Amino acid sequence: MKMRNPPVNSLSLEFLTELLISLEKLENDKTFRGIIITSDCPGIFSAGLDLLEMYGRDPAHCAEYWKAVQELWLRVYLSNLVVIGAINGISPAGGCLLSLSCDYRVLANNPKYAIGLNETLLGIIAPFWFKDVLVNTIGHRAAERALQLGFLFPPSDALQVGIVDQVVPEDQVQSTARSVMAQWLAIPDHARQLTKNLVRKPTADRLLQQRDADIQNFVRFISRDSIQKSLHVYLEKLKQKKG
Ligand SMILES: CCCCCCCCC/C=C/C(=O)SCCNC(=O)CCNC(=O)[C@H](O)C(C)(C)COP(=O)(O)OP(=O)(O)OC[C@H]1O[C@@H](n2cnc3c(N)ncnc32)[C@H](O)[C@@H]1OP(=O)(O)O
Repeated sequence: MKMRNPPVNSLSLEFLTELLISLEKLENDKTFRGIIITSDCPGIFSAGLDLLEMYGRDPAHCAEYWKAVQELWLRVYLSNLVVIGAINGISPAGGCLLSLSCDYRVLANNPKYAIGLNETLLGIIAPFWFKDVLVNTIGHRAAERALQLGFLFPPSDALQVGIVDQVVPEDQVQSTARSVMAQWLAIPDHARQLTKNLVRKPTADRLLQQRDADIQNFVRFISRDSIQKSLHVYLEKLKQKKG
């Protein structure tokens, strides 16, 4: 699955919906047992959630958007398919969450391809389920530092902390992902799927038990003047960097 939403593969509502539909189709087609998620945007795996879906929008829109974000996460995180991330670009925040939701992550060895939950740098916070997935992956102490400081790990650090499973030369990301897939597909599906569920369900359940409250929290938080201001400053920074 090659993500293509130029220029930066930001997860807009429309793009999230497209990803969801594609995933659903693949899940329902029993000839598919696994997917490799990668990017078609040079140098960028995904810039994360689309900031324009949360900046200057009314509460109803924010609620609809957040529901789609939850939906995609649940679908990828609990997928019966083997999901491998072939991470061929930078993946901050929501891009990192998508990577973390794969069963295995292969990152291209390019110092620009940093990965992490950098929400605090934007003046916002990673929701509890983003945090849970990071804690599950790199452990409590490393997550505590990474989340508060908004670390974006370059490949060598990413491998060391365990936020990715493998770092390989850029031209070997896809072939490595394919050989990892072969290894995972050698396991009987039912045993692997039940085991995946056993490991991941408690984390997913924490959100499933309070999806509506989580949406309301998000809408309340993102609608605050101070948060809208932070987003404005961040978006301006992105623009200035360009000019
Ligand atoms: C209680 C509950 C609590 C809940 C609390 C709330 C929880 C929210 C959780 C949030 C999760 C997130 O994912 S927040 C998103 C985090 N993402 C980021 O910080 C990435 C920001 N982007 C970048 O750093 C860079 O754009 C990067 C990806 C490296 C690419 O750099 P480049 O130089 O190639 O490209 P740029 O010129 O910067 O970007 C090209 C254009 O894309 C836009 N763009 C870039 N990233 C964008 C993005 N994420 N959303 C929208 N638009 C984006 C830029 O503004 C430009 O727009 P034009 O100028 O118009 O062309």
